[in-house]
Amino acid sequence: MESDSRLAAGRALTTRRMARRLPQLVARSLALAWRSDRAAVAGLLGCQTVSGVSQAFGLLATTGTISALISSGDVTARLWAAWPSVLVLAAAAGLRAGLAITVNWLSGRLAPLMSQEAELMLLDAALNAELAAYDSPGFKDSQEAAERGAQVSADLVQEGQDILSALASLAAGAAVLTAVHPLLLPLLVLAGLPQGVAQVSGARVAYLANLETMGHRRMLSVLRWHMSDDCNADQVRCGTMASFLLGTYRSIGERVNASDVRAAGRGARMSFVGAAAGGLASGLVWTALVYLLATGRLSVASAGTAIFALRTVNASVQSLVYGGARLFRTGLYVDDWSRFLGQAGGFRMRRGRIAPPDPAEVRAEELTYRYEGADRDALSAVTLGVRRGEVLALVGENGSGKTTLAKLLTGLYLPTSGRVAWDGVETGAMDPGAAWARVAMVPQSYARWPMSARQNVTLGRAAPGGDAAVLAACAASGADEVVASLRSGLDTLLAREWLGGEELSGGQWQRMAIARAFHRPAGLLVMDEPTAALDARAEHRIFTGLRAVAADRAVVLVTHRLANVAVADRIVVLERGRVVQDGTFGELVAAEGLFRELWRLQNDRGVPAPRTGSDV
Ligand SMILES: Nc1ncnc2c1ncn2[C@@H]1O[C@H](COP(=O)(O)OP(=O)(O)OP(=O)(O)O)[C@@H](O)[C@H]1O
Repeated sequence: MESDSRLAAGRALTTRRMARRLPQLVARSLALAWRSDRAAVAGLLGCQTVSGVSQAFGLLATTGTISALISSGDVTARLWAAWPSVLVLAAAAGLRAGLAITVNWLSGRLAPLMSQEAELMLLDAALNAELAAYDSPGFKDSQEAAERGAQVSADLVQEGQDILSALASLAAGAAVLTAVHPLLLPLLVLAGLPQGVAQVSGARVAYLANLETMGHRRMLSVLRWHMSDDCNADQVRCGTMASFLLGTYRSIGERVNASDVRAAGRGARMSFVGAAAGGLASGLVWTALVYLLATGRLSVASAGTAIFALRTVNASVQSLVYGGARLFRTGLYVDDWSRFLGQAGGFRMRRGRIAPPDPAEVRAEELTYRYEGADRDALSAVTLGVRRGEVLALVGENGSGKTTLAKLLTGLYLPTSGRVAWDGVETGAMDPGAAWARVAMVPQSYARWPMSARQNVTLGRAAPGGDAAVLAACAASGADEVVASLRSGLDTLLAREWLGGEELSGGQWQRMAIARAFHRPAGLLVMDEPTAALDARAEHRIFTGLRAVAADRAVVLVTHRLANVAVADRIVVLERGRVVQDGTFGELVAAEGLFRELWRLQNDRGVPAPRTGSDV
């Protein structure tokens, strides 16, 4: 849906509108270049100016040389008259060659810096988008388009250089040509126009084709990852999925290719028409020149000069046409990048500035949440609270809204209606970074950072206590045994793809993830299925230690293993996004309702009780 609207927006971006936006984009790119390397930008602009001036001198010197050579008189005298112009010509050519090398060097230095800066700005924008952005299909498309824009942003350096140097040549040639005959220049510029229009239209067609197939391209990249990453390698083999996956990849690839081929065909037809019209117009220019010469309106010397100037102007008009079309195409992509920076795909975080302390109480009141594009609420009118020193357990069947609620309590999502407040301050009014510094979380799928064991616990945040605090958190989660078994202890890299790196088992990774949360000095601790991969001993250690962990924190625990929720002070039972029961473990087991039903099912495996000796 969202990508359709992006496509509509792309189609609405007519050549004229884009031409109006180009100056803005060039200014933004210049600002990006300036940010990346000021010295290189100043050097490039200086070189282009000097190069343009030297080109004009060179052309004037050409005129001087021709005039001297074709004038009447003795050959030696004509050669003597021509040599100062030849000298200027040679000096101008030498200077321009030197400048071209300098421009190449400076561009080569600037381009990678610009790409890197553009990518960093893009990542910053993505990191500052609301988490809800990732639930919106349009966000990924915008982000991908912006990534492409960031990649090509460095091309603007070369394209800008080409345009500047073409403009400088054009100005020099135009001055000489106009001096020869005022009719020739407008005729020549007119001759370049059809090709210009054709090139720009072709660039737009290619851009729209890319926009159209963006979703397919992303699917290809996701499939590529699933087929080649080692996470799925066993399932791909065991599930004998290779031919199915390759077939799917091929058929999506064919759709993308078909669209590209159609766009290339349309672009080629446009270029053909443009070139034919341009050829006709050029013929007109040369006819005009012959006519002027034949009717004596132009001397032979002037005609010679005009031919040189015509070739220069013609070449610069061609360069302007092609360079302009390339700049236009790059501009379309860079425009995607630029738009994403401004609004992070429409999801830039715009919250308040309150930096909250560790919350004494987190409360949800009449809280309702609906995911982007969903046709029903994931949570409806939920009211509950959790205080420091308390463990609140959220229980319910799959899809009942437990994870969503946990994310709302931490401020990762903002309510669709109702409120979540920490000590009376709504999550939307808080500075998100400051609020999340007060949150420790063990999510259902936790990150396996390709970093050292120490960094996997500290997450790059130096907390007081140094390694002693890291080891204490590991001891509380059972990760101490993991660290002790590693080749270099806390220094071990937890990624076997790199030399010296080691891999952990699923449960060992989960222990590290819990240590991460325990280590963080945060007032709100959320644990979403924290022991799903743990063995019985490790799980026992976590839950028997949880009360000590909760002494100075508010703890929200999400789990399906109901025996574990006995540790909680209060249990809230959710069903289809609504709170249906609320109480202590003892109260809920004793009462009729969903909790008791789930408890009974969890303890019933349909296995007959073992027969005792008295039965025999
Ligand atoms: N990113 C999302 N976009 C759209 N709908 C979502 C998204 N995440 C969850 N939902 C929907 O919201 C509802 C609640 O999901 P949630 O993950 O909160 O359930 P849960 O109780 O944690 O489930 P489980 O026990 O399986 O972990 C479900 O109907 C689910 O389909």
